[in-house]
Amino acid sequence: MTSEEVTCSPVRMSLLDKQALLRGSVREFPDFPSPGIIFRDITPVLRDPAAFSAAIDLFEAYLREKFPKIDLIAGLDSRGFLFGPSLAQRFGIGFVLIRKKGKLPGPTESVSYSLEYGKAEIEIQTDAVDPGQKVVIIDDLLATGGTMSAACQLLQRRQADILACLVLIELKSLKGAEKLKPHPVHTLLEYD
Ligand SMILES: O=P(O)(O)OC[C@H]1O[C@H](OP(=O)(O)OP(=O)(O)O)[C@H](O)[C@@H]1O
Ligand SMILES: Nc1ncnc2[nH]cnc12
Repeated sequence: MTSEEVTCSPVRMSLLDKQALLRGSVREFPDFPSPGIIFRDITPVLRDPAAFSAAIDLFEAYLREKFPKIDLIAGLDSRGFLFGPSLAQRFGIGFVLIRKKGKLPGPTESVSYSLEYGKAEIEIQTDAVDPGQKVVIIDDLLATGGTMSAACQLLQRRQADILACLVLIELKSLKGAEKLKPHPVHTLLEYD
């Protein structure tokens, strides 16, 4: 097997084939949820087990190559929850939730932020992450970077060591990755 291949998927496909499969599974909806926004819909990825496995395989391949040790995967509400637990299982590690405000019980810490189409506030339970833990953050999509940047702030307040920010989709023209520096962003599919 070459380094271009990974073993986890039932079918042996190159990483490029997996990326192509994934790209073919993302739909676009112009003017949703408001005029001028092209909504990138990942629901077909979830409907197709091969596409879903391809996404998890691609994230896993990146993390295995870059990081010898990861303690936790943190997922962003709500679509980060769809991919994070499967990825965490591949590494035998835990998954923690970063949720929209008002959804988590017990002591929490929160940060507000701006979205491509609105404003929001996210929070984490204060005991979700221990100081020094090596955390990877995951979401479906990076647009302005407001959500991911707020998640980084939350995790930094809990003194986590943020290894990387993972997204299926990056909307390059919105320059979200610049907002996240110096944290590395790993993206499976880029769009303008
Ligand atoms: O980079 P940003 O400009 O912050 O935008 C990206 C965020 O926006 C979307 O979530 P949304 O807030 O729409 O919530 P949802 O996942 O609950 O639909 C998306 O899933 C990301 O979390
Ligand atoms: N264009 C977009 N498509 C899907 N989810 C998004 N979240 C923020 N912008 C988005």
